[in-house]
Amino acid sequence: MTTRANAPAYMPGFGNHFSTEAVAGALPEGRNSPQRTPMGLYAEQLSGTAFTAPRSENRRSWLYRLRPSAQHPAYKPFHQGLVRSGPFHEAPPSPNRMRWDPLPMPAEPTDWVEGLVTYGGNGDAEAGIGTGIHLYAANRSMTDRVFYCADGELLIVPQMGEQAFVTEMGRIDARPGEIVVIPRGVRFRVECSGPIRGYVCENYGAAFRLPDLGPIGSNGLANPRDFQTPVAAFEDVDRQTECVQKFGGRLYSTTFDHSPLDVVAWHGNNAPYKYDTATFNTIGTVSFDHPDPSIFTVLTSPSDTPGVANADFVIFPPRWMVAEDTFRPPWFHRNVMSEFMGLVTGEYDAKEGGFAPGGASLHNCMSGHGPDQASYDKAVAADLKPVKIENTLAFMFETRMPIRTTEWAQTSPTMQLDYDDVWTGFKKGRVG
Ligand SMILES: O=C(O)Cc1cc(O)ccc1O
Ligand SMILES: [Fe+2]
Repeated sequence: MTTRANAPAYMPGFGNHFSTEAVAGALPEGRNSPQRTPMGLYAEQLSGTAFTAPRSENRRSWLYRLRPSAQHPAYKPFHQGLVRSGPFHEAPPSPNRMRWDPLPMPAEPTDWVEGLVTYGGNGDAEAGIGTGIHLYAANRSMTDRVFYCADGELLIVPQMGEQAFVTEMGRIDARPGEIVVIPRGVRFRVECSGPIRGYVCENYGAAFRLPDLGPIGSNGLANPRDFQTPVAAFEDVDRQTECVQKFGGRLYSTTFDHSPLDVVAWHGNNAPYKYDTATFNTIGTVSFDHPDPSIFTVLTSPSDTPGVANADFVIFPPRWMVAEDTFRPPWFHRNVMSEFMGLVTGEYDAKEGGFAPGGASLHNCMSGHGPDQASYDKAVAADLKPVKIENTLAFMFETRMPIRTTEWAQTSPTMQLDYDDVWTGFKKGRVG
């Protein structure tokens, strides 16, 4: 549990079967759905996988709430804004490398839902394959409004400002450097006391989990104990609350006559969590050569092909660089997987300029990319003593299918139309 004053309490561990009650005695003992629940709460199962998924895959929780989730009128279409979904057909797929300046902060009062902008994605939300990639910029709390995503789990990467994710299953406070994962269907409200910004990987596929460690052994990278799931916390509020959902790519809303964040107790392994990237045990070479960035994988959503992820969440955290006789930054490469990158803070070692915190880049399947000219020249000339890369956090959503961008992303004034130029002017190699 965290010890910060006034901070929400968390339970440590990844994928645990947690039990938590905000009021003593609210959780039924010995069964999920007794004839009469304690305190007259309504028992509800929230499935994250098919009932019949193998035990190792199966995710579900039992929620005990003041009112059934079913108690609401029909959903009606909600302002779609700039939220888009797979299949992405809005703009032709582009083989070009792309980079965007930071997402501008809104001039008008804007909450998290209103501030969501889809940059692209792949696959098909209804088929349960692929990803949606969004950024958000907001400046006010969601008030009497909650949101849930029926299309996928949300991996959220705060980039600016402290942000609270007040979920059905408890409250998560997050700041840049931490990430938050909210399972499909879990309702939440985002609160802030100033401007906030961040990135979202909407995972239509299998839920994120820790990667296998192979020869690394039984410890390292993101350790299970550093994941934090909130304890149960509920609102007993009889005020009209709008519930916005994303379903089949479209936004819908309905109005509850109470806050649906009314879960008094819950148990199970389908729950939101946060993770502080500062606790990542970064592993790198202690001899030579720059290893593949898979060593920086925090979480992976597997596909049905072993070793080929539907989506990987990869970070480039502060770390020592000690490789001898090595070009230390990322090498030039053409990757069969597609790479969407963001920057939480600092500078990225493959780019000397142009890739700013809150910005983004996309290097699709097979597109040639790597260090820009300035980073290249610096790395070739460097005196290779041990160097600590500090005060930086870049990350990548890496996915098996090409990422199609939205019309907004392709036409936004934030798009850097001269991005290709970072690779012009390399001198020819000398032969003979
Ligand atoms: O393109 C990038 O900057 C991401 C990346 C980093 C790295 O160290 C190796 C390969 C790779 O795709
Ligand atoms: Fe790359």
